Amino acid sequence: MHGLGNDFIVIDGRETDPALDEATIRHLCDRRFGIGCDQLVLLSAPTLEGADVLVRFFNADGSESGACGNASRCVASLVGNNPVLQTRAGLLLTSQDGDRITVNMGAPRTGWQDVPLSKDCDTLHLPLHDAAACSMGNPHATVFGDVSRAEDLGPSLEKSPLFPQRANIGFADLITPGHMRLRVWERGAGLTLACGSGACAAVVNAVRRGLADRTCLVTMDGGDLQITWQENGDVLMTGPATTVFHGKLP
Ligand SMILES: N[C@@H](CCC[C@H](N)C(=O)O)C(=O)O
Repeated sequence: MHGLGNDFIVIDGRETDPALDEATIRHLCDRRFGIGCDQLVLLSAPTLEGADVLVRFFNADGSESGACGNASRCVASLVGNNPVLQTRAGLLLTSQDGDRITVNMGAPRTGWQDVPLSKDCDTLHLPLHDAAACSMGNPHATVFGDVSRAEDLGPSLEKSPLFPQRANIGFADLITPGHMRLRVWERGAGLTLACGSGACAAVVNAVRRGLADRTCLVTMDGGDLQITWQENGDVLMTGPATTVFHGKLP
């Protein structure tokens, strides 16, 4: 499946519960020696009351992430009936209107320990390209002013000692307060065509900086997401989800 070209292998293990080790995940995600994707998503039977499916997200390098916005929309589309997703970032509510799927990604966390950063810093102005940082269940930093720097700065910023768990690095340009251009260098996957949690983080960081409206259209290389940071603190992300093919793994 994919969400705006951010592509996934979604394994429905709700009945089979396959044991996937890190090497197997890396192999399946490999674009030349495996199937190929940015993230592998594993579905299992939920363990919390109120949840319909347990969802785990793994990057192409085998590392696990607490959140993935584009994959959450894909899982909602695959499971159907507006499922409640159990993730490491909490229970996520979903809804569907035609081919548009909305995921309530929960509230961002903006303390330096929440991101997390390795030392006490103002998360609105990091001593690293003046980026702003927050957690959307996974660590994000947004650099404002030049989307063309993603390939060149992304790899070193992802692994900066300021981010003890590494970080996803967004590069954002505000076209108007209601419209942002964004490219994201993702932790564990590199430059992707779109990043849902990155779009949420970039809007949150832009609103905190006084640069954007609370509802903002985010245009990424793979297409657009509508992001709304509600007054109650939750962030809603709306966009498409596409199934490319179904298959069976031996
Ligand atoms: N593509 C995702 C984010 C995937 C996880 C990320 N690379 C991380 O390690 O936190 C999205 O759409 O949010």
